[in-house]
Amino acid sequence: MDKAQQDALKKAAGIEAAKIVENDMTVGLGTGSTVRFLVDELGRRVQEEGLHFTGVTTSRRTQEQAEGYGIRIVNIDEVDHIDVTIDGADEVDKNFNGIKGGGAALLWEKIVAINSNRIVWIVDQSKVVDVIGAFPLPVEVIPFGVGHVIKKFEAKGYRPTLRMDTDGKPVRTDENDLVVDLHLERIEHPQDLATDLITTVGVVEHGLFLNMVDTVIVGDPNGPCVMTNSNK
Ligand SMILES: O=C[C@H](O)[C@H](O)[C@H](O)COP(=O)(O)O
Repeated sequence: MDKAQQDALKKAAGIEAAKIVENDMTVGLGTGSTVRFLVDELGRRVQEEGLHFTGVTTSRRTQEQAEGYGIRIVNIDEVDHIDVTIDGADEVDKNFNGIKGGGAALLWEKIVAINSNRIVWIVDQSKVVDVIGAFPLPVEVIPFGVGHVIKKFEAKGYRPTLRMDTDGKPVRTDENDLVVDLHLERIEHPQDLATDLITTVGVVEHGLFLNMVDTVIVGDPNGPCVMTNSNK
């Protein structure tokens, strides 16, 4: 699948997910290239159909895009609930375990997700996998002592790399933290790994989102299809 085909599938999933949003809802807006299509469609509905809802964003990037369309964005602490959060993902398996954070937004994404009544992911078909882990697992780490955290990950065989930007500088998250990517190839026991990562001092959050998502809308050449999680 080339990039144009993949973008078409991402766009179709984003447009489908935008139908979930109704007037007066509070909506978590994720981050990434698939979510950009979602926000474009929500912006179109706001401007052409008079849709009105309140958004809580998972990154400054998404906030800027949404506000550019006149979507009302508030801080997460200004709302008492989030009706639905729509976000992208890097991989998801049949047990609804996923990897997120390819765009370094995992921490705010997880905070918004756990405070949402419903979580919807939008992905293209290439992201639905049998076993997660081919996509490098992002881990958000505070800068102080990051070298020691990396050494601990190396000793465990996690094959860590510090994420760099195109200028050769370390990527910084919206919280000014660093991202260490773990090149694991296959994650057979995601819950054990999640526990190990979150109990490592210096780690703020990791990109394993295990059995959190309710619905996955998958962009497929035959039209978007829906995977529903009945085990949550
Ligand atoms: O940090 C970024 C997020 O977790 C994204 O939602 C994820 O990386 C998917 O992004 P994209 O839609 O660009 O593939």
